[in-house]
Amino acid sequence: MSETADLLAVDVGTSRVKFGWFPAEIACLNDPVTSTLPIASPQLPLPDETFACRHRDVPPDELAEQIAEWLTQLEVQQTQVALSSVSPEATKSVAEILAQHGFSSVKVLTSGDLSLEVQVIEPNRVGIDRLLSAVAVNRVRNADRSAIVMDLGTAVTVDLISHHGVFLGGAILPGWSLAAAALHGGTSSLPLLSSDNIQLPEHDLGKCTTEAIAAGLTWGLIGALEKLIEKYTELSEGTPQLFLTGGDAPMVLDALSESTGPVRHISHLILAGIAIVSEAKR
Ligand SMILES: Nc1ncnc2c1ncn2[C@@H]1O[C@H](COP(=O)(O)OP(=O)(O)OP(=O)(O)O)[C@@H](O)[C@H]1O
Ligand SMILES: CC(C)(CO)[C@@H](O)C(=O)NCCC(=O)O
Ligand SMILES: [K+]
Repeated sequence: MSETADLLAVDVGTSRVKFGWFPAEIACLNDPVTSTLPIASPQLPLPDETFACRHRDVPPDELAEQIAEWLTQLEVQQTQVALSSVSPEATKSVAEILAQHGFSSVKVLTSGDLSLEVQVIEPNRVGIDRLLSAVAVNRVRNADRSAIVMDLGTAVTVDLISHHGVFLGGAILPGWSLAAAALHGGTSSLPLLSSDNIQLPEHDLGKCTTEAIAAGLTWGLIGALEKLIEKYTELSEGTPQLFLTGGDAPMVLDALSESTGPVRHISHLILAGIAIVSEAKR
């Protein structure tokens, strides 16, 4: 482990912005306790502190206030900031808020900053969140196994990483809340369901409108994930390791693992990816 500097990682998603605080790690190369242990694969860097808040459809003042409150209690200043974004409008607001708090040099990550081979038609068009998750998964997957990374955010992405660590592409579909909003907005009488407090639908066979929507959305999402896992497993040598992240991950984790086998849930996969990419410079 080499010496690092403090890092504030910022992941600007479609609906929410997530912050991760990674304090410096001090090298302890000659630690008498650990030096006798076999060499373990490097760990995923995980943030000491995190904060997430909605930015989509939130007035700038309100967003600034929420972020300011967290930054203030964090009591750090002028540290290195690395930001990834799939939302250019929100990036501008977040960068302004950071600047007001003394974080004036914000490194906005692009695919060129990542050491990841990307085999798709236009690598520069792939969402940086998908690529950062792949970078993080490359740190923790078995070296001889491929991986499938599922990110359940506003949009859901399911991506295949080869056993050589190459990003091979994947699938994009509407997330649970986006699909719920589409049903409400695109019909005359369907209510808007919120994913708050929903685990699995109470009744698979909906006996009222909300139960029917909950069953359709949740099992529809789990079914889509199962099918994509099946397809991508056919395209892989051996059985891929499964990784799950994103706001809606807890909702599907148990049901998915039951049908597909072990699924590793990692909450802050994109923030971890940002920390890995920043490591060389920390
Ligand atoms: N405060 C919250 N805590 C946990 N989950 C939430 C919260 N707010 C929303 N969610 C759920 O998280 C989902 C969004 O996930 P996530 O935060 O990963 O996505 P996002 O911020 O929109 O970013 P992206 O879609 O770009 O990954 C929503 O569908 C919603 O159900
Ligand atoms: C698919 C989302 C919205 C998921 O956050 C994001 O990764 C994105 O905007 N991607 C750009 C298109 C692509 O990845 O091919
Ligand atoms: K995402």
